[in-house]
Formats: sequence, structure tokens, C-alpha cells
Amino acid sequence: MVKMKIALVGITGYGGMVLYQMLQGHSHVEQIDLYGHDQDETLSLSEVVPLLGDSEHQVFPYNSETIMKQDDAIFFATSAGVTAKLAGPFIKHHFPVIDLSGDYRLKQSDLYEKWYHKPAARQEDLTGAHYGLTDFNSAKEQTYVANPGCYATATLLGLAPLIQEHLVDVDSIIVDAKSGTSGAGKKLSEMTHFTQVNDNLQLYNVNHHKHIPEIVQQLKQWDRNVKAIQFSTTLLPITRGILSTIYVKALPGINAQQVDDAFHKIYDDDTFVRYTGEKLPTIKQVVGTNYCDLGVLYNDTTHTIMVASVIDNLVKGAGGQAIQNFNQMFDFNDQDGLPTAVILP
Ligand SMILES: NC(=O)C1=CN([C@@H]2O[C@H](COP(=O)(O)OP(=O)(O)OC[C@H]3O[C@@H](n4cnc5c(N)ncnc54)[C@H](OP(=O)(O)O)[C@@H]3O)[C@@H](O)[C@H]2O)C=CC1
Ligand SMILES: CC(=O)N[C@@H](CCC(=O)OP(=O)(O)O)C(=O)O
Repeated sequence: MVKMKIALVGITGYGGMVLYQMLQGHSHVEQIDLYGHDQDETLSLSEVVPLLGDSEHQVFPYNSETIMKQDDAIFFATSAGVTAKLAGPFIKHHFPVIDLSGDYRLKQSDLYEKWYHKPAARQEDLTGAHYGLTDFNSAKEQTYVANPGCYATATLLGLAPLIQEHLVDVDSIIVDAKSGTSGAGKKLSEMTHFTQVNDNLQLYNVNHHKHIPEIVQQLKQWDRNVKAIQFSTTLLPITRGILSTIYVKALPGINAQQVDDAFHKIYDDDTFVRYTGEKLPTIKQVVGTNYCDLGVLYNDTTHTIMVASVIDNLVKGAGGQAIQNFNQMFDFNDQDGLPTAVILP
């Protein structure tokens, strides 16, 4: 059996620690080498991430040459703007990278700089990166995988059958996406301060969210007529989970059965996307798992289709999809290393 040594950068972050836990259960991963960026000596993991409490594991000072010598692939679970600076040597040597950040998702450097307000990676590297929406874009034989954003994942999976089957007015897409606070990462901010989050719901970045260009870019791959979406994001007083509620007008003559048929056609054979018809999903039923659950209602009076899409932002929305990309890159079983047990109660 193929056994791999994996490098992981970003263990102190929410995405990185959850990814680390999942990789420990992957049958082809024999070693996980952790690298930190602001340290010049080797530290114990229990010192760096007490929550993981894993005393024999260590965190090494980051060094791309060391990584390419002793590891077989690298996961970056790092903030926006990091891989744009660090990934060059790996790209040059075609060393396998799965990047959880948004640095290589957009194909145009000017678009990245407009929406991320940071210097973009090299245009040729953006062009060469693979957008790893695993249910539609296979990462087989790819070396640089840009893992999708969490809102983008939930929204694109909810829209795919409607856009791919050309059932809707593409100028009528309205997305109301809502996330738990872990989506913002561990950094402290006024918006995610407990007192501000608790007993509250907060809209933020409406019409300015960096997932808008990412979603539109992928939708255009399915229908060139897509130009824009109405996209709002709301912070929920929960830790993990996303509910993306999507509204779109059916084209004249399209009925509920055709919509239902499209979702069955696209998802009946999909391992991690579960279409539940008119039974609308809740966030709790996917938290802790790599599933995306979809419920769909058709309003005959307004001819509006509503899709409810739920995921765990740190699993299917981040590290879980990253492992799916890893499995596709190396032709491993698509369920290897991926959690299916929901966190109860
Ligand atoms: N949270 C989520 O639900 C999702 C997050 N993502 C993306 O995944 C990435 C990680 O997210 P998340 O875990 O939430 O973020 P966090 O803010 O929780 O963690 C960021 C990580 O990046 C590391 N880091 C920061 N600057 C550097 C640097 N210059 N060099 C190396 N490492 C650095 C941090 O290390 P240190 O502690 O030393 O600063 C930390 O480990 C982000 O790009 C995020 O946008 C994608 C989908 C979902
Ligand atoms: C609640 C919250 O703040 N969510 C984050 C989602 C970040 C994410 O999905 O990561 P990428 O930066 O990789 O796209 C946000 O809205 O920016």
C-alpha cells in the first residue's frame, strides 16, 4: 500500500487543526510533518496547540527545501496572502500542493487584488492552478490544487444542477449564506467577539464578499451567460456550519419534476452530496462530517426555486474537500480519511 509523508502548514489555525485530525485517520498517510512560520526552533505540538495535546508530535521551522526533500505533498491551511508568497518553489518543482486559501482560486490576478486587497500570485501560476471543487472538477494528475472557499462550496453544490441543466434565469440568482464563527478563523475581531455574536445575527460584506468572483467564475464554466449573483453573508451564533439558502427563478415551462430530476441526475451517485428532495436540511445534520445536504422547494406561484445547502465549513468547506482533492490526486479511495459521523447531540 502506498504510504505518504505529508507536510502541513497552519496547524494552529482552525482549518489546519481539523485537517490534521482527519489526516491522522487516512490509511495512506504514514507521517504528518508540521511546520510553523514564526519560529526558528522545533517546538512540541502540545506547546503550540494545547488543544491537540499531542506531546510527541513536533512543529518544525518552515523550510520549503526540507519539505520537498522529506515529504511527498504539502497542505497549506494558511491565511490569505501566504501561499502567494510561499508556493513558488513547490510550483517550480511540480511538488504536489493542496492550498486551502483563496490565493490561487481566481484565474485573474487583478480580480484577486480587487477582492482580497493583497498582492496576487504570478498570473501564470494562477492559470496553472486547479480549482478543486471535487464533485465536478477532478484533481487527478494535478499538482497545484486551490481548495474552494466554504461559502463557495455550499453555494456551488446547491446551484450546479440548475445551472448545468439550464433550468433557470441566470440573472436571478440570490444567495443568502450564513456561517458559524469558525469560518472567520482564530483571529480575534469585534464582529466575532462573543458578546457581539451571542444572541445576535450579523450581516457583513454584503455585495463585497471575496467568494462572489469565485462563485461566478465557476458558474460561468457551466453556463457562459452567468454574469453576476446577489450574495449576502450572515454570521450565526454557532461555531461550525454553513446554511446557504439560494433563490432563483425557473425558466418559463420548467416544473418541479424537472428540477427534482436534475438534482437526482447530478447527485444520486455522489458520495458526499446528499439530495433530500423537499426535506429541508439543518446545519446540525452535517457538522463533523464531509457531507453537503441539499433540500429543494419549487414555488408554483412565484416560479421560484429555493435550495437549502448545508455543510460543515471546516470539513466539506475546507479540510474535508482538501482530502477529497488529495484522494483524487493520488487515486486513493474517495472516502479515505473523511469523517461521516455527525457530532451529537
Ligand atoms: N475557517 C474556515 O471555515 C475556512 C477557512 N478557509 C481558508 O483556510 C485558510 C485557513 O483558515 P483558518 O484555519 O480558518 O485560519 P486561521 O486564522 O484560524 O489560521 C491561519 C493559519 O495560517 C497561519 N499563518 C498566518 N500567517 C502565516 C504565514 N505568513 N506563514 C505561514 N503560516 C501563516 C497561522 O499561523 P500562526 O498561528 O502562527 O499565525 C495559522 O496557523 C484561510 O486561507 C481561510 O481563508 C477555507 C475554507 C473554510
Ligand atoms: C464567518 C466568516 O468570516 N467566514 C469567512 C469565510 C472564509 C473562507 O471560506 O475561507 P476563504 O478565505 O478561503 O475563502 C469569510 O466570510 O471571509
